[in-house]
Amino acid sequence: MVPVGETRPINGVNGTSANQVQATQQQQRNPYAPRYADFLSNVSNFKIIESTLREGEQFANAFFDTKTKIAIAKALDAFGVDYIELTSPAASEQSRLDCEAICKLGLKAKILTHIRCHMDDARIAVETGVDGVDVVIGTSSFLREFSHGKDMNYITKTAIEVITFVKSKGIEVRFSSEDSFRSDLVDLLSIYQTVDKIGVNRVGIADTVGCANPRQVYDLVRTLRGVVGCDIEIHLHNDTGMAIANAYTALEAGATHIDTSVLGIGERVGITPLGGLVACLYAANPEYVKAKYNLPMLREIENLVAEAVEVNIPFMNPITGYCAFTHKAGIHAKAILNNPSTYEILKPEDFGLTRYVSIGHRLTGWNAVKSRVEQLRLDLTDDQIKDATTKIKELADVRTQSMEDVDTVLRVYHSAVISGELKLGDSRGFDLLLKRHRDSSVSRGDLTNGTVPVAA
Ligand SMILES: CC(=O)SCCNC(=O)CCNC(=O)[C@H](O)C(C)(C)COP(=O)(O)OP(=O)(O)OC[C@H]1O[C@@H](n2cnc3c(N)ncnc32)[C@H](O)[C@@H]1OP(=O)(O)O
Ligand SMILES: O=C(O)CCC(=O)C(=O)O
Ligand SMILES: [Zn+2]
Repeated sequence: MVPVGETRPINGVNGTSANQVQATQQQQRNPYAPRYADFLSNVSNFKIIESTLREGEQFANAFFDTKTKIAIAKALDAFGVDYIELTSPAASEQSRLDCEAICKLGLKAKILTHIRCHMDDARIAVETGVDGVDVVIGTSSFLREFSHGKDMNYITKTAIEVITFVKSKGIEVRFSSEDSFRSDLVDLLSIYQTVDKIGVNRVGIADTVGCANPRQVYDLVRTLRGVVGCDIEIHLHNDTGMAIANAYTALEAGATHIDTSVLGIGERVGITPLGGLVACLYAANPEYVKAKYNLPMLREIENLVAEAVEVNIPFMNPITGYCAFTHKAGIHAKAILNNPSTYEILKPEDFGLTRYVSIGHRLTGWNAVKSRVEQLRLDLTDDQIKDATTKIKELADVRTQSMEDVDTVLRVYHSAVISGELKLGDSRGFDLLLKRHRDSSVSRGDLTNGTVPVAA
C-alpha cells in the first residue's frame, strides 16, 4: 500500500482549475451538517459521559486494576471527554478505593459514579469525592417484576429521597430509568417530571437491551424534551447495531449528553463506542469536534483499552480499523489521488493517521500505478504505465502482489523500456525479463529495492 498525502493532487489526473474550484465549493456545503431549521438539535453542542470505567467494566473480558483504571481515566481526560463515569463504590471495597483515587487525580473531566436508586449506595457514593452521582432504577415491567420487584410509587418515593440527599451534598445528580424503551410512557414522563421539579441535573434514558430504533429514540427524546427543563442523557446498547445512529438521533431530538465507552465495551455487545460516535459527529461538524477533542489520541486510547481487555481493534472500526483509510478499487484510487474528499468523509490527518492506496491487486488501475511510478521517480509515458498496469493485473490474477512486487515490476519494466529490450504490449518478453531479474536476485540473495526473492 502506498501512503498518500493530504489534499495534494498527486498525479493531477485530468484535473482542471475549474473542476477544483467546483469541488471546493461542494466540499464547503457539508450535506451532513445539521440543518438550521433543527432548533432542537444538539449535534453541535453535546457532552460525552465516558463510561469505559463503569459500563466498560461490565464487559465480559474486563478486569481493570487500579493502575489501568488511572491510565484510562487520564487518557480519556486528555482526549477531552466531559465526564468519566465509574463503577459503583458499593460494588466492592477496591471499587470504592479506585473511585476515591480517580477523584484525587484532579482531572479536568467531571467524575461520576453510578449507583442503584437506594440510600445505602448513595451514602457511600457521596463520600468518595465524586463530582456527581448517576442514579438508576428499572422502570419496565420486566425489571419491576424480575429485578428489584418495586412499583412506580416506591420508585418515585425512593428517587426523591436519593436525589434530595445527593443534592444536599452539593454535587450533581442524574436520575435514569433503566429499560426506558420497554417502560410505560406515562410512568416514564411522570417520574421524569417529578425529579425535574425537585432539581435533578439530568434525566437519563436507557436502551438497556438495545432494542430501540432511531425513530423511537427521536420520539421519546423529543417528547421528554417538551416535559423537562433539565439536561437529557442517553445510554444506548448496541445489540442490534443501532447505538451510534440512535445516539446521533437523540442529539437531533434535543438530548444533551451521550454515554460512550471505548470500543463500545459493556454488557453483552456493549454501548455506543466513543470512536464511532466521534466519527459520526465529526462528519456533521468537523470544526466543533476537532476543537473539543484531541482526536489524534483516539488510537492510543483504543489500543490502551483493547490491550487491557485483551481484544483486537475490529478491522471495520471507524477511524482506527486497519483499513479505515485504505482505498483499493482503481476508480476510487484515481479520484482519491485527485481529491481525497471524493471517497472520504473523515480526514485521516485530523486523527493523526495516514491514507493509503492499495495497488498490487487485480482491481487496480493505471492512475494508481502512475502515482507509484511518480513516487519511484521512473520516467514512463501514460501508454507505458498502462502496459505495466496490465502486467500487474495479470500477476495479481494469480495472487495479490506486495508493494515490493509491484515496485519490482515497475523497475524491471522501466529499465527494459529504457534499454530498448522491451516494446509496448510485449507481455511474453516482459515475463522473461521479470523471471531473469528474479532468478538473478535469488542467486545474489539480493534484497535491494524491496524485492522479495521468490522462485520464478
Ligand atoms: C443495566 C445496568 O448495567 S445497571 C448497573 C449494573 N451495575 C452493577 O450491577 C454494579 C455491580 N454490582 C454489584 O456489585 C452488585 O450487584 C451490588 C453490590 C450492586 C448488589 O449486590 P447484592 O446485594 O449481592 O445483590 P444482587 O446483585 O444479587 O442483586 C441486586 C439487588 O439490587 C436490587 N436492585 C437491582 N437494581 C436496582 C436498582 N436500580 N435500584 C435499587 N435496587 C436495585 C435487586 O432487587 C437486588 O436486591 P436484593 O438483594 O434485595 O435481591
Ligand atoms: O444509568 C443508565 O442510564 C444506564 C444503565 C445501564 O447501563 C443500562 O440501562 O444499560
Ligand atoms: Zn448499559
